[in-house]
Amino acid sequence: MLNESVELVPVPNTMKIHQIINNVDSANSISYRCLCCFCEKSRPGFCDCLNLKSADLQTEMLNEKSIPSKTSITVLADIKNTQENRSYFNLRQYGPFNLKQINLKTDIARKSLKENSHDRMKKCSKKRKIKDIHLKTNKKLKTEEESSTDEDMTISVHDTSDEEYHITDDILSDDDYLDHMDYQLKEQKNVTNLRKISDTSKIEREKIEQSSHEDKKNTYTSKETREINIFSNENQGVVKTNLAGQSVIATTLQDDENNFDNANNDSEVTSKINTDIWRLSFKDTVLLRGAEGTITYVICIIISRWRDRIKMPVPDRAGLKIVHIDVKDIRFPTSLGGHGSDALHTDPNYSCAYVTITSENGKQGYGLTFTCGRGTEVVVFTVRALKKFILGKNAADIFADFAGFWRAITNDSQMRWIGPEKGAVHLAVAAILNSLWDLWARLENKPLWRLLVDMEPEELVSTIDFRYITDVITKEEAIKLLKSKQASKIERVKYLLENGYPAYTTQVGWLGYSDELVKQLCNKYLNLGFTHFKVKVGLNLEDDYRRCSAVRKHIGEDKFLMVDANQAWGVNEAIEWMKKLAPLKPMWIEEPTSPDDVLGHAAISKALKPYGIGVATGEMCANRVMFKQFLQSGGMQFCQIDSARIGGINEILAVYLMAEKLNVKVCPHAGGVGLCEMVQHLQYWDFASLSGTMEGRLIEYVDQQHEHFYDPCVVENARYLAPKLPGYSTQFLPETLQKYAYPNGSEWQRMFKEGLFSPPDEAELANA
Ligand SMILES: C[C@H](O)[C@@H](O)[C@@H](O)[C@H](O)C(=O)O
Repeated sequence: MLNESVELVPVPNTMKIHQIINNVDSANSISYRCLCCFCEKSRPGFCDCLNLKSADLQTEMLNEKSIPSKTSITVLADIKNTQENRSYFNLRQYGPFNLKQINLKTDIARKSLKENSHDRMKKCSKKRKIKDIHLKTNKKLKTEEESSTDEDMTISVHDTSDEEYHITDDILSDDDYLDHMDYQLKEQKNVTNLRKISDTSKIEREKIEQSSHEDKKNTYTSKETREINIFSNENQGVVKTNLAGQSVIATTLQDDENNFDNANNDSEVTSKINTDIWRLSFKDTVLLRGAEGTITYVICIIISRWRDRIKMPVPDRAGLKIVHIDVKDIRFPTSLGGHGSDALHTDPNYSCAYVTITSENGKQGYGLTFTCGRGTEVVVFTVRALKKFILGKNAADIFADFAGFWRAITNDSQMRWIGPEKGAVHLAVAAILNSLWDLWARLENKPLWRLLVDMEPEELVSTIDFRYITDVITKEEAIKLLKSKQASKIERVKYLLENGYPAYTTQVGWLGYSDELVKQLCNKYLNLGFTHFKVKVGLNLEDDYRRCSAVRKHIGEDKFLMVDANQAWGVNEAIEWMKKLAPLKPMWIEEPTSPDDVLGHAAISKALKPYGIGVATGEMCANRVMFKQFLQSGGMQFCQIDSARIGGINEILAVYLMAEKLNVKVCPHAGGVGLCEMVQHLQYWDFASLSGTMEGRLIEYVDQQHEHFYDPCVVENARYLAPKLPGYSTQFLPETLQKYAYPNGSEWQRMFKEGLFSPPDEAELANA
């Protein structure tokens, strides 16, 4: 009697073994190199396809004695799955042996997958080149009589990048799963006809409802139940496995294989098929003892079902429960020197709400949101109010469903009244989200931009909540945009590492600076290699003209001048004012009017277009919906996302994607505390993964507060150099916290004492 081992591994398209080129026996394994084709012909057996590729297979045996001879290996033709572009690879082995491990190694180019894939398949995040699939069971598989009933199995999949993925529960714990699980496998001879038809689920579930209490308890503890029907030459069976992975039971079908209605009840079936009940650690694996006289191992691994519900490459959950959130009010006395001053923010003290999250195993993530001094305490309070959404959650779970988490923290039924998605509450969300992304990148040991770049388009997009923006961009379109740049991504990463990313300076023209200082700074930044210079305007036209003329004179005609009014004007006033400054050839006017006036910006853009002046805005744009309107209406020609105002990277990615689709350049806002540190990561990602170009794009640079960070941005020769340390570059040095925590930091205490600042008020003292 033959003992058979069949490994069934879905591959993206039909793969047929044409020929075993060679096989190599070692002490306890046999490797095969086979020639396979991937043609579309669905009939089983060989074809005349000339496009053969090689695949490596390896079978490991537990004990030497049982190694079958070379001739006893037969590789069966494969059968194409007609329902979805998925097919199966069958390896049958004859001869008694104890199965320890089966490895399937294939290095199949998944070209055909790309070309032919079914829509659903397209949604799958991991169209991986599968290299290894390991199935391990501690159990020495024995004869039928000796078999035991509870064994754990583990399955891991390696792709060609040598990443390892474990097939785990979470990819299955989704309603979509059943809908997408249809597959069918037929094999000509003895063993199998393996089928899963989701339509039968309902019927089967009803049967389950009717079956005995004990059966229900043992077998169908979770509400989602999957059935895998197995037909052997002598018996037909149904294997049911619940999603909690507790048990699998085999039953037979006596009738026509398609007639699931006629499935017998469990007890009849079990006696007929002699099946065991297995405990499975992974639900998409069924190990079934088959018909009498044979031992049939059916292992079904649903790799192509990495699915809609993305199997995010998230870190292991162990120890990642978030057990602590700390938030601090950090302020720097920048107003003393007029640094950062503009038409409306005349005396900013560059500040931030600084969040530190700590997980059970002591890992930390740091995030912040930029503020201008007073009011930081409000954001700090708001972070505290949002703690409940994150404390006690496992960070890995958050990353695995980041969009879901984002929706939860931004849309609490009560909290949303003080937003929604705007103001202090959204600033607080940004600080928390930034700390989570920082933690994730640290756990992956990558700078954040690399974490983003390395994500598959589906994974990246899965972090975004597309509510309210699908009229401009859908998830599918976003994936398509990213995919169109996938192939050349690595070259651009290399370019970034070698060349950095261009920067412009705002340092030369703060409104509070004297003409002399402006002149000195122009020289300084020219010597540092800068070609783009931004000057603050908006208080007095005459002054603006004088200062901008001076800057134009210092930098020369071949360099670029930008002006920034920080919302100083009404719409018509903005147009008139800018017409007066037009002879100085500013490249853009930034924030000419209220940050909420979408149509006003569109009118200004239209009026200034003939003068070659674009409109830039975004640093105070509240959320992706406002950005959507600015982008749609022609209200911004330069999109200035801010890394700490809208809801973290999740929402920022949505803005980048919309801007890309609507062909608007993103030049991020920076300068405020930690903003340069963060936006460099975003713009790096954009160049590598999305826009693929630097044309007309620049990152703002202001040389302030960098010395307080553990991983400060580095700008050399007017280019941001690639951040290299793990994380989002948002961690402060301990000394900074000790000095600038407001109001009790040593520097603040000193300044209060010296009368440089008035002491904190009641609200600010609440943070003390
Ligand atoms: C108050 C701040 O310094 C702002 O003036 C600043 O962020 C500015 O808008 C900029 O674009 O850098």
